[in-house]
Amino acid sequence: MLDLLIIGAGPTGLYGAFLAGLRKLNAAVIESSGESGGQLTAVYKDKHIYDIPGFPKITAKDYIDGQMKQYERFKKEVPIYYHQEALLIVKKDDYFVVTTNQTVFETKFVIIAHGGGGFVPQKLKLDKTFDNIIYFMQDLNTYKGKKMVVLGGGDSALDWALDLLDHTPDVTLVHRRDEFRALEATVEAFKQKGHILTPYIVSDVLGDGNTAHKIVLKHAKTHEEIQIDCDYIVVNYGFVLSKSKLEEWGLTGEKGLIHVDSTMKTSVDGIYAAGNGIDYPGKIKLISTGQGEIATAVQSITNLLFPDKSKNFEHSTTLIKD
Ligand SMILES: Cc1cc2nc3c(=O)[nH]c(=O)nc-3n(C[C@H](O)[C@H](O)[C@H](O)COP(=O)(O)OP(=O)(O)OC[C@H]3O[C@@H](n4cnc5c(N)ncnc54)[C@H](O)[C@@H]3O)c2cc1C
Repeated sequence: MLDLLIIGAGPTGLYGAFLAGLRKLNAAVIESSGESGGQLTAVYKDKHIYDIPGFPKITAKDYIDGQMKQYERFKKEVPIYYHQEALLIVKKDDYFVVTTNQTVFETKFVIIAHGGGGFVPQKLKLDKTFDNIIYFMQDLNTYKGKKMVVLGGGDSALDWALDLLDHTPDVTLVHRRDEFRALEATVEAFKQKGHILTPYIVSDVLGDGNTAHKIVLKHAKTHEEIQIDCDYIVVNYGFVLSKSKLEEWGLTGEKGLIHVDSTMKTSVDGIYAAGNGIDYPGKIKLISTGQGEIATAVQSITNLLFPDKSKNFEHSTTLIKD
């Protein structure tokens, strides 16, 4: 029987794993994908983050690598099991049975750090599928010298289009309106070297087999059609939240977000939550706030498991000797 099972290995869950190790809890983490890092790994690996305390500027990948290095000290005591999606959480007498797509865990406490339950990119509506229509860019070197078409008008679309210009001169940004939601400065920076087409709507994609070669665009006002050659089409129409498991897990919340109290306890005794998937008055969705929340959750659980120990709270400077 585990003391604690953490659901999700994003920046919140990973920090929770480290703290559970530090507090000597018999804990484990389950992660539905094959990698840790949550949104930082899945959505913006190569982007710089500027608001993590102690790091004036760091890429999302380097930050998660750092978190993994910090966690590794406790990897035997607090293993991370990948490709394990939490499906059901059922309360037995004084413990929980968490059923995943692969197995079953028994645990005294649960922390949900699932980032809101998974988000999926808004898809480009087409009758056919092509392998070179992509929704995430992992390694920008893949696009060196390629003809890139980026779809979208928000900050991420413009950021990606700008980042691509460091790897290829042939970047076309297509947006259905003349106005952009992205910052004006970013749009201006892109215009210096990139090509913008507005107001255009995608009317078709032409290709052989699974590879798209041309994108057909229709002018939103004149309806005139043009075709552009492409090696990759990068779609950035934003994300939609996949169905939250909030109700299935019997938790109180709203719009898929779990309500917690000041100890990060949910409406069910023994289940705590932290990170992007929770809500309370004043909640902001940042890496740093999620990590603060899981520190509170791990400590709240430690206090319940070991009431005597909690009277003498010890810092890492005391607990780690090497
Ligand atoms: C483009 C972009 C830029 C951003 N820039 C910044 C920034 O500059 N500064 C900042 O502070 N924040 C930034 N953020 C926000 C930041 O990424 C989030 O606040 C952070 O990722 C939240 O971490 P989390 O661990 O709570 O959730 P997530 O990162 O979403 O991680 C949740 C993890 O749980 C897993 N999971 C989900 N459901 C299950 C399940 N049922 N079973 C098992 N595992 C599950 C997921 O696969 C995922 O790995 C940005 C976000 C985006 C999209």
